[in-house]
Amino acid sequence: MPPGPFPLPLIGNTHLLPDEKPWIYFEKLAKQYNTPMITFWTGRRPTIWICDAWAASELLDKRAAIYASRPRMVVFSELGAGQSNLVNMYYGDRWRLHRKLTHMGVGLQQVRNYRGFQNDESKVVAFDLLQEPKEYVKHFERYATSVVSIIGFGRRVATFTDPIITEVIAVMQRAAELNVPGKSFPMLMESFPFLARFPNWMAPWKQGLGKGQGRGRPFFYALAEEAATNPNAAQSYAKKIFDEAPKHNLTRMEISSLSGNLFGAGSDTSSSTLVTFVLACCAFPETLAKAWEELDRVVGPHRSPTFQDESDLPYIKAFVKEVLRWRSVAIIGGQPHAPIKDDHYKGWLIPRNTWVQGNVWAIHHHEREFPDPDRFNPDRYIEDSPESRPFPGEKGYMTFGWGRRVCSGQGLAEQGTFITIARLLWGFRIEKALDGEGNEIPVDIFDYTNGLNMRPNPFECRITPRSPEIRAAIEREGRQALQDLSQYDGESQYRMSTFYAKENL
Ligand code: HEM
Repeated sequence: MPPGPFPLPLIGNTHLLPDEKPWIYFEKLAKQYNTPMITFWTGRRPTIWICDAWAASELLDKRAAIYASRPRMVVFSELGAGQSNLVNMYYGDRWRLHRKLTHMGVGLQQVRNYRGFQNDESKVVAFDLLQEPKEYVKHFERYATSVVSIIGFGRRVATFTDPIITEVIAVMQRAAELNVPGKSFPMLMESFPFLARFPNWMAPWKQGLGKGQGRGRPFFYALAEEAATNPNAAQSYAKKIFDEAPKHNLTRMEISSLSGNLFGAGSDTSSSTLVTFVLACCAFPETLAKAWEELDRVVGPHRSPTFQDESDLPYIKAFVKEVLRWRSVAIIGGQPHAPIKDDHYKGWLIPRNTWVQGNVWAIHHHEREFPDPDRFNPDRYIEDSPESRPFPGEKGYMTFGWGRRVCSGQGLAEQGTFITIARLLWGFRIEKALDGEGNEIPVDIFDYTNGLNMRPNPFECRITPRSPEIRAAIEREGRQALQDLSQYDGESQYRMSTFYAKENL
């Protein structure tokens, strides 16, 4: 197997894990061993951490048919939704079915149809930022949640105080902590899986995991059923799933996972990417002049950018790619892949069912592909620029994973990230906040959360419209968008918190 620290009996290398951000530690190990990938033992279980784009592409993309499964995951999967959720599923017919059903909702063909309301929701973000710029994180969360809620349940999320946002995002951020290797509980159960078998009442280390088969699940079933049976609700993915359910004997847990995944996979990720965008603008203001020059030339001040402008905005496209690379939200590439049979690479054995994790942090920070990697520099993605370097694949980043397990929502996320970043760059000056004496308050480009989906820790900034004409255009478009979106107005009777109390879960 690839090199790595010598494993001790029973505990393997678990004791070496840092308290936070192990992806940075694994990157260091790969450099130390001068290898594209390392083996690190969590208890008696090895994980191969791929820290190099070319190795990741060779194994996870080119040999996709082999690396198409997920390994056994005790904490994230077995104490959560288990094999009823696509994200955790072993490769096979059920996974294929779930992937197909997910594509009925967010496949590439489908997501083009969502551009209208996605664009409108992004206009509402710009409008909201005029009124409450300090609440930018909440506006992004509302936007991302509303887009997936319209797709899933035919109902928009109109305010950021809607509990669906606060509750669901909190649950998802907690879930995202559950696959970051760690030497404290609950992650220590991954090193010692027998500890997960104790009943919850005598196992405080389980921290409630495993109760109710995955927090959030019955709740999403209730939401989906409500949307599917409401004759007044717009067409929605939940309706489609309920139509399909009898044909495939879908269980309640499966229905819940299919519809809940839109929120689970699509709200925290998309909004965190936009928070990273704001951080990049504050920390690297020198990149903004080129963006404004292009937007002023192609779009002008009287309307905001549209999807049709995309091909005329190469710098903005490069800017978006750099946001996706610089601080990729799914920093360890989501859940691990597992080979369905033994494989060999550069003379190393990669045994069947091994955890294989793409270390996106290391891949996107490799000096060979991205010189001075912590500098936010869209020029890396400008064709023929001296700053650009070869990288496997067309996109130039591995933010959405690989091969057959590549993110199902990639098309939706990419188009939404493009239109929102383009609009906010066009509309606003996004700058560091000022202190009482008028001095800029520095931002820390390394101050990120520790989850498998990471985002910057809270920071202040200033967001102001670039000109009175632009302000007027944002107001006009925002009001129109709200009117057009009113067809999706609606209420849900469910709240996650009260739902659990009532159902005694
Ligand atoms: C910026 C936004 C997003 C990022 C960075 C992201 C990233 C990822 C990554 C890295 C994976 C794991 C891929 C792998 O195992 O190789 C993944 C899986 C997945 N994503 Fe996303 N995602 C985003 C948004 C979305 C959205 C909007 C949806 C759906 C509405 C979605 C649905 C899924 C699903 C269902 C999977 C599991 C696929 C499988 O295991 O077969 N994601 N995502």
